[in-house]
Amino acid sequence: MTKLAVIGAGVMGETVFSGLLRAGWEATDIVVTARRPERREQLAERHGVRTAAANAQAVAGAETVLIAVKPQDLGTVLDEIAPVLSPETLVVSLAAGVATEVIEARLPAGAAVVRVMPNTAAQVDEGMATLSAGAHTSDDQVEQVAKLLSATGEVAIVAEKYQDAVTAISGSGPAYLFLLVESMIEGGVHLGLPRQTATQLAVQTVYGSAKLLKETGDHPSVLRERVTSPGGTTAAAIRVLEDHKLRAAFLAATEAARDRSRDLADGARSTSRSAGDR
Ligand SMILES: NC(=O)C1=CN([C@@H]2O[C@H](COP(=O)(O)OP(=O)(O)OC[C@H]3O[C@@H](n4cnc5c(N)ncnc54)[C@H](OP(=O)(O)O)[C@@H]3O)[C@@H](O)[C@H]2O)C=CC1
Ligand SMILES: O=C(O)[C@@H]1CCC=N1
Repeated sequence: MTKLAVIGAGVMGETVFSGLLRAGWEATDIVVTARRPERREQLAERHGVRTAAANAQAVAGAETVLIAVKPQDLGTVLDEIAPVLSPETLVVSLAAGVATEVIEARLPAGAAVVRVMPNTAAQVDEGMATLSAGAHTSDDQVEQVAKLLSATGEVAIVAEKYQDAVTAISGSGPAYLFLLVESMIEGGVHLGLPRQTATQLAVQTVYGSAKLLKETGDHPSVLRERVTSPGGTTAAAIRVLEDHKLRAAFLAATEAARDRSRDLADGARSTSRSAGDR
């Protein structure tokens, strides 16, 4: 029997199931769908998993279905799998913005749905994933998904009303940090450092600082104060960052991500069939 069917093996789908394989899952327990034959071949070769072109075929008889297509493609996928979904199958959606009630409305009545917001740090087993239960999901099923995702990093159960804000912080968050690292590297190059040296300095500084935050549990403002010698270099740099309204930029950016997450739900509501059609 298929323990897990992964629908849509792009960045996030592959990230999650490859984490499960590293954690000891058997490749034969997983079936992955991909539309393009070359992608199916690549996934089978890389991970040894079974692959399928047809979503309905992969879902039939699966214990858990993990849907990792873009929010805009979710409605089509739900319509494809709804007719073959067994009442025992647990549906896990990674789609940003799409509420469990929207997903439930396109599935057979009583379907158990869990909404998850993971992030790409799961590629190195240091992910942050939050999950929220739908209306027909038991505590045991929530625990089952939490256990599954804990193979890829930290897991938190959150009220669904927080998922759009979560998306703005931990879902999109890796990209903000990569942008920051890119900017630090460019800063170093601007000051005349060789690019390779600037990259090593920026990457290790971010890695070490993240470890310091996590291992000490100290508030970031405390750690920042320890770096900021009176009248020194850090104070000079932070003055410039404050002049350029770094904090305000982050507040505005996370609001924009939260709002975009809310908008993405529309794609899953408005494709071929609406809840009222059934
Ligand atoms: N990337 C990230 O950091 C995060 C993403 N997410 C969520 O994960 C989901 C996937 O995002 P991401 O991995 O970045 O996107 P990708 O575009 O990398 O992956 C989406 C995959 O879905 C496939 N697909 C689309 N339609 C179908 C279909 N009908 N049947 C089967 N497969 C299909 C695409 O195939 P094809 O290549 O043929 O188009 C593609 O491989 C989104 O809903 C996103 O909100 C959540 C948290 C973080
Ligand atoms: O950018 C996106 O829409 C997805 C969701 C969170 C991270 N990536």
